[in-house]
Amino acid sequence: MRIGVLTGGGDCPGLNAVIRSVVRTATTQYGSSVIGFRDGWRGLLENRTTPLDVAAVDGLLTRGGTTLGSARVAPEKLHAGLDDMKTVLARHGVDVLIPIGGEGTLTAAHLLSEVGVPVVGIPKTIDNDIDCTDLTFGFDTAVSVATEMIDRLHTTAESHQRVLLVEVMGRHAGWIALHAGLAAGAHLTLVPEEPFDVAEVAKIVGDRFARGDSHVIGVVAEGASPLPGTMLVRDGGVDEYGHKRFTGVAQQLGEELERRTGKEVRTTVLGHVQRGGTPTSFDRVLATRFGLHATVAAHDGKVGQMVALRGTEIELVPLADAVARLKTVTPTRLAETLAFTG
Ligand SMILES: Nc1ncnc2c1ncn2[C@@H]1O[C@H](COP(=O)(O)OP(=O)(O)OP(=O)(O)O)[C@@H](O)[C@H]1O
Ligand SMILES: O=P(O)(O)OC[C@H]1O[C@](O)(CO)[C@@H](O)[C@@H]1O
Ligand SMILES: [Mg+2]
Repeated sequence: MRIGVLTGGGDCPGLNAVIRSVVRTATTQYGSSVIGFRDGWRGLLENRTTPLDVAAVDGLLTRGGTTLGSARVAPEKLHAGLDDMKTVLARHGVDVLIPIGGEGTLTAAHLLSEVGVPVVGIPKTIDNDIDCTDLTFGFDTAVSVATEMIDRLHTTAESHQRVLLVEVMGRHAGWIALHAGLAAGAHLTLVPEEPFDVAEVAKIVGDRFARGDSHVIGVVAEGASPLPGTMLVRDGGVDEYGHKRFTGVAQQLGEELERRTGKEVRTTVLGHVQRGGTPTSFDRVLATRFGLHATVAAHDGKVGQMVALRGTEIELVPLADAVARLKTVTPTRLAETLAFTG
């Protein structure tokens, strides 16, 4: 059998570990071959490939990013290029394609599957917002990085009796904010799923100082937004791929809090440090197991599926189900922060 692999969307710690796992499983367990398409769907559209054998994936278990490269392609181009992609796959004799990516990449994978391409998807994203899987790899690494950074902010905030707002990634889902906030003892956690009331946030800050606490740490997901009519956040429009351009909600909230509370506020935007570098051991294991099980599924003819973590087992779920909705933070999970808020 011949397997094609590509990585789409934003990079994520563990992508290389998946590539290694697919190649090693395919070659050593089945005697199959693997070909990589460069820069996500673009490589498949433009027929840019790289051979992948065991030597090529040596050392990839621990390396961050993706050696295949990743790129975003406007969805219209992808829709228009479905036949071209099928031609490229046929030219290389690819029997099953394994795309590794977030909800966009997996939506495109589902499209290909619908037009008859055998596909097994692998979910990746530091945001952990893919449905039907308990976790995605990359999330644990991002939370670990964010937690370490927030730990460090506690001491400097205490020294200056300041409010320190930390903006973490999380476009549609606040999983990183929720977990890093709990892990690092944040006093306030704001997520995209529940718009915040700026007056309430100012009260939490004021009350903490009023009762003699030395500082406030607030974790703000980049996709968090104020309740309509309570505070203005600059509109950045959308980029060429239809993604909303963020304008720094934490910085703007910080300015508003200074005005309302008279306290000094500093903002730290963690940004891409959450996505770079080596994966944690948890993510290396999850990525390796995803790659292994996707390759086994490909050889078993179980296509149109996505590998998923359910409890401690890796299972297969229909791609159609996985991309039907995003997995966002539930009110119940958010309510768990209440005992630690303020
Ligand atoms: N609705 C769609 N229809 C067809 N193709 C799509 C669709 N959405 C996304 N894609 C394709 O998948 C690519 C990757 O999607 P996207 O940029 O959203 O990354 P992702 O895989 O969701 O990862 P991330 O977590 O970084 O967003 C897009 O650039 C586009 O080519
Ligand atoms: O690297 P880019 O293209 O700016 O994308 C950033 C987005 O990708 C993610 O890191 C993963 O989906 C989001 O948290 C973030 O909004
Ligand atoms: Mg996406």
